Amino acid sequence: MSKQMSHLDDIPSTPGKFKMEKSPFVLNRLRWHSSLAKLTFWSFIFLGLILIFFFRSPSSNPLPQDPSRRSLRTYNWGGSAWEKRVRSSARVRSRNGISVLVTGAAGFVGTHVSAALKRRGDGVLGLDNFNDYYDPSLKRARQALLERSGVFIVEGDINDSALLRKLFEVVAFTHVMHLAAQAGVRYAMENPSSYVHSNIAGLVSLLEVCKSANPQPAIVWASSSSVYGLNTKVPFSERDRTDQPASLYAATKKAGEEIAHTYNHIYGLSLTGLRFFTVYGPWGRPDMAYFFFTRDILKGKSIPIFEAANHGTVARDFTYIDDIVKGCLAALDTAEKSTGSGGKKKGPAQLRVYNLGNTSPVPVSDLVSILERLLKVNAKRDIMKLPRNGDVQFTHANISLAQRELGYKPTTDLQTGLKKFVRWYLSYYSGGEKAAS
Ligand SMILES: O=C(O)[C@H]1O[C@H](OP(=O)(O)OP(=O)(O)OC[C@H]2O[C@@H](n3ccc(=O)[nH]c3=O)[C@H](O)[C@@H]2O)[C@H](O)[C@@H](O)[C@@H]1O
Repeated sequence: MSKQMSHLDDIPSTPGKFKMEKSPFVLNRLRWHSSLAKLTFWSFIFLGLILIFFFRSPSSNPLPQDPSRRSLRTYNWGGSAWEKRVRSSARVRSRNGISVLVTGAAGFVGTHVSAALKRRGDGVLGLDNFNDYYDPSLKRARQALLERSGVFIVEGDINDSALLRKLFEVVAFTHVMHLAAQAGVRYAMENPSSYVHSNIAGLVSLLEVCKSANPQPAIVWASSSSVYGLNTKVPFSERDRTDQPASLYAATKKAGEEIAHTYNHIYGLSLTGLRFFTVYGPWGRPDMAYFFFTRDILKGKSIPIFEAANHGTVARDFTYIDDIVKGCLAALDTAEKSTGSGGKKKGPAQLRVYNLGNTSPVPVSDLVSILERLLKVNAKRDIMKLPRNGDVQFTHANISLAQRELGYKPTTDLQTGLKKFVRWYLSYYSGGEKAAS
């Protein structure tokens, strides 16, 4: 027993006991160990604090907090099979056909324009980042639709210059139909940086690659009726002032028009901006009022209908998708060649802006009445004051310039267009479950 105890005594149980019994050398070594432990402990605490600070800082870790970055995820592109698909999709199959890169091809307008170009034998290659601004399954369904008609959509972001350069290396596009953008007026207050990312940085990234391409393509791109902002002179003409945007969305589209001017001026890029007026129709955008009104009326949910001060009417020049597609194709067909191929501007290039509207504004409350009749369901109307979030009270396009120069002539009224939309909506969401998303 005592032997055991002495043996146990050799093994320090507490530092106090150890101090009493061991030599000064051992004592010092132990002190040193103890301070090392303290030092290690405090270093860890310090490092931990630095890491916490680092990860909480918005500028150093934008990924989790900044939804505009969701499109910066990496995409797989490249390889010979991929290049073959790119080439085959962009191959022109009709005499005098054009070869078009359509950005935002899985979007609402992008899908319709791509399909129409393909139908007439043009070469079409799509590009889309499939972000989740709205239900990506709708974008995938549009992609499947285009795939069936032979249009390949490359998955990637317009901010990816290496990808854009690669596409121009593989195909000598004659035209670019640039429809990729962060759309929506009200969402700009929630996620301002996604507008800057797509509508400004993305546009510049695309124009930089186009300017260096040889031959340079002609570019047609989507501006917006929202650039008229607080302008009160109606109908809106291209000559009217556009320096009072009411939303950041509008400001980025207006900035796009000025950027287009610069690239036209310096590099001889042929550029045409189309100011779309509230485009609607089958395969539309679920964030737009006519779309989610339909969904919520069917669900029996109340819908917020905006009105201006003193019960003033809020109205839009709703424009049917097929009319917009005709305008886009006419803009492509009348676009002149860029003049800066080979890196040197050889003369002035075409710079155009057109309104593509319907020329007959309809109050939002009438839109709801039409939907009620088509859906055979009464809406629960929740009339509320137009919020101060970027919406303007009305839009109304003067389209005489587009009529004269593009032969643009809209033919679908809201009643007819919504009928087609509702038919599509009911068949697309016939399972019911998709409508909830
Ligand atoms: O013309 C354009 O340039 C723009 O058209 C639409 O913008 P907006 O006209 O605001 O379209 P919706 O969001 O569908 O709104 C249509 C109308 O419904 C009204 N509204 C919207 C939402 C709501 O909850 N209640 C409501 O009454 C709006 O004030 C507006 O008058 C698109 O969303 C933009 O991307 C596009 O650029």
